[in-house]
Amino acid sequence: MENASLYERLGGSNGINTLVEKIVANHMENPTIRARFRPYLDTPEKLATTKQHLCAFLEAGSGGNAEYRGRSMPETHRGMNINATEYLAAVDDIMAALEEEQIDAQTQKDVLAIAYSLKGEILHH
Ligand code: HEM
Repeated sequence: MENASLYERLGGSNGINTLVEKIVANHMENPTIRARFRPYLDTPEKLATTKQHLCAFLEAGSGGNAEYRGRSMPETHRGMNINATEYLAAVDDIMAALEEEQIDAQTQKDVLAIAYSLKGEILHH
């Protein structure tokens, strides 16, 4: 696995789909951020589109072929004024999903580094 792309190490398209389902399910239960996400349960089509965008974002960003058609990170999170505690809570949900899917430790670190690198694009917009 040492030379495998991050996309491959995340289990390709199927693996990433599973991860996104788990990450979103974790957000819905996470007391720090669930109020931001639960309203989308009332609009399942919108939620499905957001999940598709999340999958494509992860695929495109990890070396897969998907084309991301969602908005930029600052544009998506504009007006939410997300704080550092909420950001950490979201990253915790991502790491918990990786752990649950038994993604190896190096790959977990790689994802954490990418998530951290996006912080400035997501916080306080
Ligand atoms: C590593 C951190 C994060 C990444 C990579 C990320 C990525 C994304 C992506 C790709 C979308 C879909 C955009 C679209 O459909 O155009 C999205 C939507 C969203 N994100 Fe984030 N996000 C992160 C952190 C957060 C945090 C910390 C919160 C709030 C606590 C948050 C709240 C939301 C909400 C509410 C939406 C749906 C927006 C809407 O379409 O109405 N995100 N995010």
